[in-house]
Amino acid sequence: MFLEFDEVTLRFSGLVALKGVSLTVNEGGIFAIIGPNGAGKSTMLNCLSRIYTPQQGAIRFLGENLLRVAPDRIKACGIGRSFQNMELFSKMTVEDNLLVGYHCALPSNPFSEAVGWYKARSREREARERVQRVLESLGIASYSRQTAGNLPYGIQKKVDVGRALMGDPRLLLLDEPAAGLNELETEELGHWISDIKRAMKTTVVMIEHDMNLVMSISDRIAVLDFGELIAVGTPVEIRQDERVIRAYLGQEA
Ligand SMILES: Nc1ncnc2c1ncn2[C@@H]1O[C@H](COP(=O)(O)OP(=O)(O)OP(=O)(O)O)[C@@H](O)[C@H]1O
Repeated sequence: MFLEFDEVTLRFSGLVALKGVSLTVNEGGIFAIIGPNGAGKSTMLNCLSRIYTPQQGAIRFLGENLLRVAPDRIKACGIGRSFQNMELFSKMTVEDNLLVGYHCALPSNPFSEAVGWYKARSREREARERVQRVLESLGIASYSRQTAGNLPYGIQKKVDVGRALMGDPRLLLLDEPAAGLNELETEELGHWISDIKRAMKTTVVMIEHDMNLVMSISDRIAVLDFGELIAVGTPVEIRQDERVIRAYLGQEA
């Protein structure tokens, strides 16, 4: 099994943010998590990236219980994450922002650190080549030497995703990637998320409020309502699900 939530419950004092959520995600697709405000979507993503620890249940990624993995080992496990409020190093170049992502993903090993100059140089070259590949795959290679903080918002979002891709993740978590983008930028975003899936063979789990985007690119969708998983299915199944229409999509109809 690629990724599995098994009866995950998380409480914040009296509030149950996730109520025994169980679901599976297959490798190779785009899996969206949707639901009204406060439904528990970010909490799910934060459990996956080990920012929060549920009180009950297990989250298995490639057979390993992630809840036993230290938060700083998540990247090394093959999970990359973008953030809704991007935390780019605004005064650094795009290239250097991605290099930071790469070095964070490398397993630290005191022996290899000590091998010295030659290894360090070849690692550096390897890292810069990877930066170029990732930037090209996102269509932003021409911004490589520019200062991140000066770039348009849509490009900064791509830089943030590029950073998450530097560790060559098998699972990429996207937190509201379309937030703050206009209609055209959102459409373009849909194309490149699909490209990432194809070209980099990365499975994508994303939280998103933009229903057009969710319905057009997702292979499967999970719907949360008040911390409860109320439906999982293909976009066609989700559109027709009575509980979903009542809880969420109905609000927009
Ligand atoms: N750190 C926290 N401490 C206390 N309560 C929290 C915390 N984080 C989230 N919550 C609460 O847990 C519930 C689920 O929140 P969560 O952010 O996961 O929802 P969401 O579906 O991502 O909402 P949105 O779409 O508005 O981002 C909400 O009632 C929220 O107020």
